[in-house]
Amino acid sequence: MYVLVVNAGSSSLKVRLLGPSDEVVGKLDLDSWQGAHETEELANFVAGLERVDAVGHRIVHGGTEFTAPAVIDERVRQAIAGLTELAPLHQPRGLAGIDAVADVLPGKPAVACFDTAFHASLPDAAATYALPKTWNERWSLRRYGFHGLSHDYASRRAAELLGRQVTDLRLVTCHLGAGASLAAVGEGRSLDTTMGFTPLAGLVMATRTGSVDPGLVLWLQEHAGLGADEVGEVLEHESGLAGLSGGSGDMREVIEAADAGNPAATLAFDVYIHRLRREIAAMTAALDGIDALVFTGGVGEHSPRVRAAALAGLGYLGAVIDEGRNEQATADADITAAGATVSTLVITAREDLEIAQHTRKALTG
Ligand SMILES: Nc1ncnc2c1ncn2[C@@H]1O[C@H](COP(=O)(O)OP(=O)(O)O)[C@@H](O)[C@H]1O
Ligand SMILES: CC(=O)OP(=O)(O)O
Ligand SMILES: [Mg+2]
Repeated sequence: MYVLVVNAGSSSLKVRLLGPSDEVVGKLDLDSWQGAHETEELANFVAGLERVDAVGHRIVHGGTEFTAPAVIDERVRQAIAGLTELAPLHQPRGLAGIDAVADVLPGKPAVACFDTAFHASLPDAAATYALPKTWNERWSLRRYGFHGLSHDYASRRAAELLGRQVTDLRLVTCHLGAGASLAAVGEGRSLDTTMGFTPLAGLVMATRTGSVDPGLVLWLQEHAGLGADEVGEVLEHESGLAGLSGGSGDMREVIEAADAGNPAATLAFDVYIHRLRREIAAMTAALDGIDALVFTGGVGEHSPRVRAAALAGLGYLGAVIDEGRNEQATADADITAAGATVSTLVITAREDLEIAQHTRKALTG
């Protein structure tokens, strides 16, 4: 089965055509996805493909309904659209992808694979906000978690590289892309994660704040005279690395500016690392320890600086990396130092593989 995979992220659109043995036979990468022009590029790319048997879409929010991949029909499409206000940055792009491909390949079976599904296993204690019970129930307020396709793949791939069963491992997977989150994976299931009700929570990201004091958000509206729209816009698009450095949210540029002596960029890097290190340690508490730490996503795969800085304060956990292996790593790679009791791995994010496999399974039973 030839599966066309559409992954619409916050900073990029990644399209892959995977053949019957999961080999990549077609590829389109767009660095940004603003609207009609990119949708047209996607449509042109799809129209040029010789053979597509099925389509798999990454959909960021599955709400309480979608805890497994779903074959897309009109009802499923409507339900996905209904979750837009929970992921306003992502959900419209997922829908645009569904519609653009359906226009070119009408009637082609398509499957939605959800970022939230892997985290449906979160224990109640980890998933629940300490809000009034009635609110939690009325609006389905809970920690949903995201990047599940990546965390799920990375944890199974880590087990494979270590020659172990994933069910025997305590893993912290770090998905560090433009959006970033961690997962605590125990017995192959997600037991905790840094993102929450929306993909705004947790780590410092390219343009997102990650977690801030909710009192600060209220204060900005009650005392600084800012509207909810404006606050939302800034927390999503003008914060994180970009907001702190005063420049781009691209980690490469932040590091370059920091190395050139720019104090704002240096602080941005330091805040990013402080939060990352703290949250890695927090994930180990949900696992009662750690056997392996996994870096994936654009930053996780390609930035030895970020990995070394994050690990610098985590030696007490038993995680120590080999400097040379870290510098030279091309994923998938083991960068563990000799004698360390915790393994550290660098793994290429393969949401495309995960989606293709889910798509085949959903369509063939
Ligand atoms: N060599 C590198 N060093 C540091 N950061 C990198 C490097 N290459 C890519 N990145 C970062 O990876 C991010 C994109 O990650 P990716 O996982 O592809 O994004 P997305 O979240 O859109 O899927 C960019 O913000 C960029 O800063
Ligand atoms: C959920 C999320 O943040 O996705 P991305 O990293 O693609 O923006
Ligand atoms: Mg991504």
